[in-house]
Amino acid sequence: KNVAVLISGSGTNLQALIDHTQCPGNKSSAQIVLVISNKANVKGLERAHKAGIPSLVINHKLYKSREEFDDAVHEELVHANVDLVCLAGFMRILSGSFVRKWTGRILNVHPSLLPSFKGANAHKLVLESGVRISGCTVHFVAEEIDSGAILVQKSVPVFTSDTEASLSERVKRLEHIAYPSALEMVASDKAVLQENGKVLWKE
Ligand SMILES: Nc1nc2ccc(CNc3ccc(C(=O)NCCCC(=O)O)cc3)cc2c(=O)[nH]1
Ligand SMILES: N[C@@H]1O[C@H](COP(=O)(O)O)[C@@H](O)[C@H]1O
Repeated sequence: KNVAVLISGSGTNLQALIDHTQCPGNKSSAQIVLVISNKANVKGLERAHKAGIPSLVINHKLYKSREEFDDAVHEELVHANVDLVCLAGFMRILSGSFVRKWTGRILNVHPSLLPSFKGANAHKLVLESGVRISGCTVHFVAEEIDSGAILVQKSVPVFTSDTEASLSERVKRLEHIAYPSALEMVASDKAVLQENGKVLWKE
């Protein structure tokens, strides 16, 4: 399956997906054919370049509306014959019309154990809540933010000394294991999103 990874920043999850899909020993069902960033000069673009993967910057500020930005992204995905989209630190909300076109073919990694702590500041919410366990979730993207069907979750302890930085570092290490694993499940059709919004687990 041809995969596009959408980023907005450092791209450590992109790097994990690159390492997994480009490792000959893994015989991955997925091949990253395109990286799209909505921000220029981010580390993720260097990672793509070093891996020999074509990349694009589509600056959302150049578009009159969210839908027009999303249309530009969609056109590039179609042009590159993309089958699956992975959001990896992509910080733009996608319009309903875009998500509907990619339902069942678009994944995201969120740095909490969904459905708890949705939104853009999960680690902050986790620390404020006083929970003792956190983690990450890889899920299908649905129109409702951070609410799509769950594919993989991994947990970590939350220490009383934790800051957002220390917690995000601990969680990210597991994101880098969870995301390649989830991508493989979907790319090899072991996990399929059903019409009812639930995952059908084959094998
Ligand atoms: N429709 C849909 N689209 C998404 C886009 C990105 C992410 C990644 N996680 C994200 C979750 C939240 C945000 C957020 O609130 N950003 C601040 C507002 C930025 C903006 O105005 O765009 C961004 C990404 C998940 C989703 C999703 O679950 N559903
Ligand atoms: N979606 C969240 O944004 C961060 C992206 O980090 P990176 O992959 O750009 O390093 C990760 O923590 C991920 O959970």
